[in-house]
Amino acid sequence: MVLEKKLADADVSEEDQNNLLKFLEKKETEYMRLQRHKIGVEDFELLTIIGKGAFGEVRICREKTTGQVYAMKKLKKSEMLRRGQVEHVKAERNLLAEVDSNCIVKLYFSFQDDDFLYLIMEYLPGGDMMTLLMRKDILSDDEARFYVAETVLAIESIHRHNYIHRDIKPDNLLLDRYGHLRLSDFGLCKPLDCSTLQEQDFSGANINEGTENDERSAAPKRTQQEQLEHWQKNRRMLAYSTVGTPDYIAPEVLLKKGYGMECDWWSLGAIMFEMLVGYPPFYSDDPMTTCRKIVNWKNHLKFPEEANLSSEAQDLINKLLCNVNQRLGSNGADEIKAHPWFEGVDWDRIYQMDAAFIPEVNDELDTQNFEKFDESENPVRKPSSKSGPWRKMLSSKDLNFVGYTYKNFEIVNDYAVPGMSMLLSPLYLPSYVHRQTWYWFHNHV
Ligand SMILES: Nc1ncnc2c1ncn2[C@@H]1O[C@H](COP(=O)(O)OP(=O)(O)OP(=O)(O)O)[C@@H](O)[C@H]1O
Repeated sequence: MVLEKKLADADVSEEDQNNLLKFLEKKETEYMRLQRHKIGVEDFELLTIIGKGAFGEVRICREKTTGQVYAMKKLKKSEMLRRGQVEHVKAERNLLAEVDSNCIVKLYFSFQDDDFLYLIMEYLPGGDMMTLLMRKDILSDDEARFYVAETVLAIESIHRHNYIHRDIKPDNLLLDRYGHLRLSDFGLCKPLDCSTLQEQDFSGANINEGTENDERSAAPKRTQQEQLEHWQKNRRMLAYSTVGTPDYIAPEVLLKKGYGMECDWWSLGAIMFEMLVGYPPFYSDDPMTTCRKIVNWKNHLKFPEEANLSSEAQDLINKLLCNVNQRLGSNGADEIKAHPWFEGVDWDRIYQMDAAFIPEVNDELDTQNFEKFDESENPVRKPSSKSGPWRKMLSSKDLNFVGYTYKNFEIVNDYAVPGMSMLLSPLYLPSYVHRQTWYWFHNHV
């Protein structure tokens, strides 16, 4: 009615008036269809696997009715329950649904069936930072600055919504088709259980001698290159293991002392170190030793001379990998942005600028920036039908997962039919509407 009234008062031909009304009707139909339809896994054609984690897998998929390509993350409910991750998976779904930011992967739907939870997200074809780092070994100062700066903005945006990630690592930094970074994987953190280890186990030199000494005496000190080779050999195995890699987790999180947003700035420091040195600062072949090194970071944070880090880079890392009360970022992200290592970064425009690397992406289904996964290797097993301790909890009506289902109606604008948010772009101009009318429509409705 509003449109009809405005059109009647405006200088728009009758033909264009009809066309605009037809277009709006189409969009409304799409919206209603979405509202009525109960979305399920059968609405998607399942394509290549692009990631595997402790709880399931990520693959690209195509929505059958619209042909639109997405990334589908599939999580096994029994595994979530067994590991007490139900609250975390809900937090992930809430954060993705709530935070609408350039720096956060966009969620379109979440739903469930008896055995699995599903997240349907935008597909980011540029790959993840773990894969980029494995392919490049180390980054230059300028390249690292770009990714660290975008990570600062991503962390800042989740902190603004009062979320703490706790498990920021290169695997969770994804790249879009232009090479810009987005943060993903919220809440599914799997820190090693260090609760049995007491702080004094790590802080005193005596107790530390244990594992560390073993490591030192068993193997001669490695060069940067040797350490990098060991790291790369173990990296993927750690990423897909059920415990995950503890390399980027802050000491206060490992010690379960209570933690705040500062823990995400520690992870940023560890990632920045890895970008410039080739492996993370507390790397050890054994994850438990990594944990010990992290909580006793004062004795273990060292910059290999061969890495030739600038004094500004070292200073920033030192100010991120330190005690919580001295950590940069404790008083907000601006503290970090003001550090001299970031000199010259245009914080307001960085997402509009060219990325450090532009990924090669040939078509919408291109997965060349991801590792190859074998379909048959570790398939996500279906829980045995009617037995097992979790069985009685596994139902799509399961109270544990109530409220998980979600639809993002922005999809009508983003994909299904060209909509309001796209009106600015003449690219989306339907052929039957004149350009001038289109702009009028945009300005008035
Ligand atoms: N939206 C996406 N677009 C492209 N790739 C993605 C997307 N989401 C995830 N991936 C790929 O899948 C991998 C695993 O994803 P994610 O870390 O979210 O899964 P997970 O099962 O929660 O893993 P984790 O073991 O880290 O908890 C990522 O490292 C990335 O390579």
